[in-house]
Amino acid sequence: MKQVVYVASPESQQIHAFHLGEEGELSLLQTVDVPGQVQPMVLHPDGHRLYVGVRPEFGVVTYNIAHDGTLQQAAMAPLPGSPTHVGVDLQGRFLFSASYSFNNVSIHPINEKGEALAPIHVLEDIQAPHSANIDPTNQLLMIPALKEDRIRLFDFSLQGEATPHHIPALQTAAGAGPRHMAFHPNQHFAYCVNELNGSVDVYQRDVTNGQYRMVQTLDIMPSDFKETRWAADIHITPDGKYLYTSDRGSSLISVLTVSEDGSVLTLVGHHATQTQPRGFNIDHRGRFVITAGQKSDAIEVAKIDQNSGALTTLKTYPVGKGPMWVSILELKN
Ligand SMILES: O=C1O[C@H](COP(=O)(O)O)[C@@H](O)[C@H](O)[C@H]1O
Repeated sequence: MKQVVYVASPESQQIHAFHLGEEGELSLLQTVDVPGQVQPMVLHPDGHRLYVGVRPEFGVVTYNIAHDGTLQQAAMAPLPGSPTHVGVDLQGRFLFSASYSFNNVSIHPINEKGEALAPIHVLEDIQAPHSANIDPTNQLLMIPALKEDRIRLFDFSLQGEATPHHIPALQTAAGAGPRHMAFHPNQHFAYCVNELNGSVDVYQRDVTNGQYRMVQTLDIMPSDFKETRWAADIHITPDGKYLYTSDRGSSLISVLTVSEDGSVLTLVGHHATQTQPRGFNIDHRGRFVITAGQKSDAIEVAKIDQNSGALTTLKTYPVGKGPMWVSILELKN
């Protein structure tokens, strides 16, 4: 399996693309100059396009991905706010862009050439939406609204319309600050990392009616941690065995094991990583965690111990300035 790692560095307006080798080694494939400060990125499910949000002229840029993983700019469409997070529905027909500062989430059609177009709907008055996540049914849009302490829920139609779900939101603890989400591969559990209180909430999906309910809240920081909590990202391994979160102030990755059914998380350790790990990701085989240090201008490849989930640093690589997003593609050919 060949994989390509893309790293977005807004301060130098660059994307670095690396081939990921069998032993976790990276070799630089391409450095792309982006027309703007590039922040969030998302891959199309077919693996042929990469979408990135840029500033200060708010836009989403579509890149075509060649057979070797290199990028070529194909299109650019406007956004109604600064892009904080971008997502794509599971059929690859619509792109979502959440804007923390503009309190909105826009929905963009993706045309037959795979290009993200101007928005057809904008959901307004969502206080500090930090991400927009389509659930595994592809029918529910889950939007962690950091300043509302709840995850707003919208029914998502095949036409790309989002209407308030009959249960409008999932409430978190006061001051939690819900931020990013991950889904268990069994499709029955969703996990949300809370930026401000450094916790993860576990939500179980009732298969009979599709409703989510919180079943666990777990502190992700070391028991003696007294500093300000500033959690950022969350990812689960493809086999659903291990879950990782990052905290920026401490520059730690938390290592959690996941019970076989996905319902119970257990904190098993911490890994010291690059300074201010705002974004990281896991490769498609579940063997490596690749973390961007927003303040170190470097990424780290760490190996996952398959028996415990523990991380061991393999090597660090320089990238652009202020790296904050990591996306990993499995090349199909
Ligand atoms: O995580 C955070 O994100 C928000 C929004 O980020 P932006 O890149 O869309 O401006 C940021 O304002 C906040 O300070 C930070 O903790």
